[in-house]
Amino acid sequence: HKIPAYGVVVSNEDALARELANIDEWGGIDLFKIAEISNNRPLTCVVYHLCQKRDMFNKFKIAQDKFLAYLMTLEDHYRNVPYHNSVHASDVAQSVHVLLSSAALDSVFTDLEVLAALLASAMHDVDHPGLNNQYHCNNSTELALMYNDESVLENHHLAVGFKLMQQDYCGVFDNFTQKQWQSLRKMVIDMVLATDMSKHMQLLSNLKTMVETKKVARSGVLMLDNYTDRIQVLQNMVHCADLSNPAKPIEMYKQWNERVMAEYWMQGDVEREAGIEISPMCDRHNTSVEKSQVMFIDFVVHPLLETWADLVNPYAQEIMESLANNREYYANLMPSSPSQTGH
Ligand SMILES: COc1ccc(-c2ccn(C[C@@H](O)CN3CCOCC3)n2)cc1OC1CCCC1
Ligand SMILES: [Zn+2]
Repeated sequence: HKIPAYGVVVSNEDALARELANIDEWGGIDLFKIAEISNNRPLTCVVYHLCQKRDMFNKFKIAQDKFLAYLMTLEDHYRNVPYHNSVHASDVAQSVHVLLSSAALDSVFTDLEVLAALLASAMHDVDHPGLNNQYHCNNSTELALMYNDESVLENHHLAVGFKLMQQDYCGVFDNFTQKQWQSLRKMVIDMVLATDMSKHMQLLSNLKTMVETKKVARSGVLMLDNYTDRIQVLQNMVHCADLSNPAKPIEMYKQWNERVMAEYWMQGDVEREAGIEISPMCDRHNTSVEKSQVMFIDFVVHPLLETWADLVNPYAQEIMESLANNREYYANLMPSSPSQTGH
């Protein structure tokens, strides 16, 4: 049976082709529109398209129908929560694709490392329940008990993502050598575990050290000659993509913000109902949305993306400009910000 051009059967293939046209650009595609056109299969169609563009099926002799079956099953296991759903995963995958294409990283990573980064992005939040690690640990939920309070959600996403791959009708990497499979699996595990925010400061500090000591070839590309350095760059790349909403075009950033607040406030509602302490920014009756975003940018996103920009300098200036503009947008909306006319 013939595989559809973009992996998923859509009513309007031309519209999907148009939406995917700028997939190589930062903020170049609208994942919300792609979700609509693809009958809510943005992850399947974006990751399938990226793997086609990067010729992954030929490079690794991957059966396209099996890969599609895996992507569809993976996407089916994302929950219908406001933020941590498959639209976010498709956004992280496309963002990683753009970061990987930075001129400073030209031909730096092997095809297996690139495939691992795309797979890690695709599975990094699968089956996310819309309740964060803090909630699971505070309440000793089934997941927290399973993973002993250590990177609870991140471990769960990996376990689900790989279990689905083992199911016999997927067998997507049957043509991999044992060595290739073990290397791919280790890199995906290392990247997804690094998306845990409790690892953020360590990851950022490693990236800063790498920037200070970076070796650049005459061609201007980074020289990474051991697994520790290579996986550190890949981990930071996925982590940057995961936190990249504030550096995207403002109309998309605003939608991501609405979604993440809806998810945080649903968690706060659960905590309030249960009579337990409401987690930070999860109280819908007591959160300044704009101020929270300005602080998120100033204390988390800007320090990380600025260091990434130093690493691949000068190839991330557009990302930094977008972030600066968006920071001003929310700073000007903050209550009692100087720009507001006094009443
Ligand atoms: C557009 O706004 C946001 C966009 C993203 C985020 C955000 C925070 C942490 N992360 C990363 C985790 O989701 C890492 N996950 C966990 C589960 O396991 C996998 C890896 N993402 C927060 C955002 O806003 C918050 C609400 C006001 C300020 C902060
Ligand atoms: Zn994520």
